[in-house]
Amino acid sequence: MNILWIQNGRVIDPANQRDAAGDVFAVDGTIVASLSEAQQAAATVIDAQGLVVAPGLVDIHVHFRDPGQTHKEDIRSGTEAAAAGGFTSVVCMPNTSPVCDNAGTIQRIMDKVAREAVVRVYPTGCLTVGMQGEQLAPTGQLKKAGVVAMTDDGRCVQSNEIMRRAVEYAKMFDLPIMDHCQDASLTEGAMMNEGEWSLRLGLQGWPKAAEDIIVARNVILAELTGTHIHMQHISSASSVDILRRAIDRGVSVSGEVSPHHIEFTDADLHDYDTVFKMNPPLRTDADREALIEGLIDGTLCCIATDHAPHSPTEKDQEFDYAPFGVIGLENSLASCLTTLYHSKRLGLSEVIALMTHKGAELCKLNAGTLSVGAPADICLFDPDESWTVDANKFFSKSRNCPWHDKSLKGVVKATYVGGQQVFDGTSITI
Ligand SMILES: NC(=O)N[C@@H](CC(=O)O)C(=O)O
Ligand SMILES: [Zn+2]
Ligand SMILES: [Zn+2]
Repeated sequence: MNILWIQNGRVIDPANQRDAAGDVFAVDGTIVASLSEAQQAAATVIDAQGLVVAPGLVDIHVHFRDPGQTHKEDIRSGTEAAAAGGFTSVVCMPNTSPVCDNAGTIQRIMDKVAREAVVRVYPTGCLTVGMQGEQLAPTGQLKKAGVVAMTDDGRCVQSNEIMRRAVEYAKMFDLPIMDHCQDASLTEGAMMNEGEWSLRLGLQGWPKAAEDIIVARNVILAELTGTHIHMQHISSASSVDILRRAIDRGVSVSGEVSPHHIEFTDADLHDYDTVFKMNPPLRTDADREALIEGLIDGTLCCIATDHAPHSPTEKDQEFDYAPFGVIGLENSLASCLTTLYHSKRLGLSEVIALMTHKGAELCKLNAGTLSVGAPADICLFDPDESWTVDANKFFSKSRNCPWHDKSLKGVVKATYVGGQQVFDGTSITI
């Protein structure tokens, strides 16, 4: 029997409104309310004095590049990065090579996950065949193969008619729909947020309207079809406003925000450093502020990293040629604690909620809480310890991290999946 007894920590389990000193117990991979005397004697005891004991973090938006681009990341390195960041469940985007528009590719991912993953990995299926936005993907087969949601992330379904059908089809299979909101006609050749900085730097601008138009389109389609639509990596103040009004009217929509959009702005591109190049682009300080306000009032329901690894040789090119994307799994907890908690914008429990059960509920994952009977997925961290991010030490295969060299507060001390330690604060332990 595998028995775990985590003592003396500050237990924060937002789904159960729990925030108090206490112990957490697990037997054979499941959280239990208490241990018998015999179990106590046999337990592995962990002293969490001075640490927060939280549910393992949940990230509903990562790219592991497996299959197809495993020089950037693979299931093993991606899940090691997740474990080191305190994450125990991740939802993988379908823009692999081949893309996840067929059951075979999902099966291949699931097989590799069973062999190599150190945390739980949930795949998503494409909304359309080849992510081309033209024909619906075989949703039923994809669901049977194990996808937890449907999205064309990396691309956005441009045809409103196809999107309507995709949403209706996914609803029949009770699968969440997530959309990367980008009107492609407004972003052809676009490199960074359209504004003062794109003008100064001479880089082609990416107007916020490109996102806002699709967010508004999806609000209207959610109403028309009576189906929930989740908007990925929201970056603009006006999109937050559109979502807020829709939610106020009772429309079933939600949005996520990525840690880089609440930390950096387009001004960070001043010396053309491609590590700040991502989709959607970094916006202005007013947008950054609106995203934080959106998290505070609940308009944005969760934080998702959009961990998007790219190799140094690809990123080390002229700005126009470098691919879009940044990694974030190994510093997300610290950067969110620094931007949201240490800045006194949100409480510790609220930040944890945004990084655990909120996303888990959206994708209907059995994760994100320390409820009795839940999987014993646990993250132990020190919220106050400072460290300097060194991307060269990451478990991820990629180095495209905009936080490199930044000083952040919050250190992951241990990660447990199903009651088994997978990270001990320094090394991967399985
Ligand atoms: N976010 C990014 O800049 N890039 C992502 C694609 C995506 O999330 O849209 C990628 O796959 O590299
Ligand atoms: Zn995207
Ligand atoms: Zn993405």
